[in-house]
Amino acid sequence: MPTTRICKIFTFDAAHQLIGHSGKCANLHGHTYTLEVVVSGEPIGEENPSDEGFVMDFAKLKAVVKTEVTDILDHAFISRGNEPALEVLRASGSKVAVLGFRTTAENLARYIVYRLKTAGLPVESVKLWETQTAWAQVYAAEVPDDGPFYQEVGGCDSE
Ligand SMILES: Nc1nc2c(c(=O)[nH]1)N=C([C@H](O)[C@H](O)COP(=O)(O)OP(=O)(O)OP(=O)(O)O)CN2
Ligand SMILES: [Zn+2]
Repeated sequence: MPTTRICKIFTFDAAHQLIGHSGKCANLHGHTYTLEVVVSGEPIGEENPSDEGFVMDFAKLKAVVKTEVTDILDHAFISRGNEPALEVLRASGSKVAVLGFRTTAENLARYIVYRLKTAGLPVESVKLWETQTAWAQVYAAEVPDDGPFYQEVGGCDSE
């Protein structure tokens, strides 16, 4: 049976701020992110009549993404940890996800694929749409087992 890829698409809303960015993304703003999760494998055979012909039940895929990604990021302020608004939001009981890295589409895609891979999902890649015209894609095989590298210092965040 040939390797087959399946994909399920999710959306979540989050706010962020790219401290130090030279453009408009230095402002606190939000996105409705679209997340495409691609899982690959061989379709299951007759030994499992419930899942026969599935690479993976879409419902199971959805449950993992909910636990590992959307429950954490949806309607949260996704934070590197250095934003002035962080403490005010925390103090007011607003949902925050302090991620420790600059919340670019690239870094978020790496974070998401690593979490899904670590949770045991046979994820091949994720594509994260930050806007309707901009996305970042990361392949799980290219993320080290000990975790992805994020740009912790330098670039536009240098202060
Ligand atoms: N390589 C990256 N560039 C930018 C990122 C990023 O994560 N990676 N992020 C931003 C901003 O957060 C924001 O996404 C603005 O992006 P942009 O595509 O410029 O948004 P627009 O609303 O202007 O999109 P249009 O579809 O062109 O109107 C900036 N850059
Ligand atoms: Zn943004």
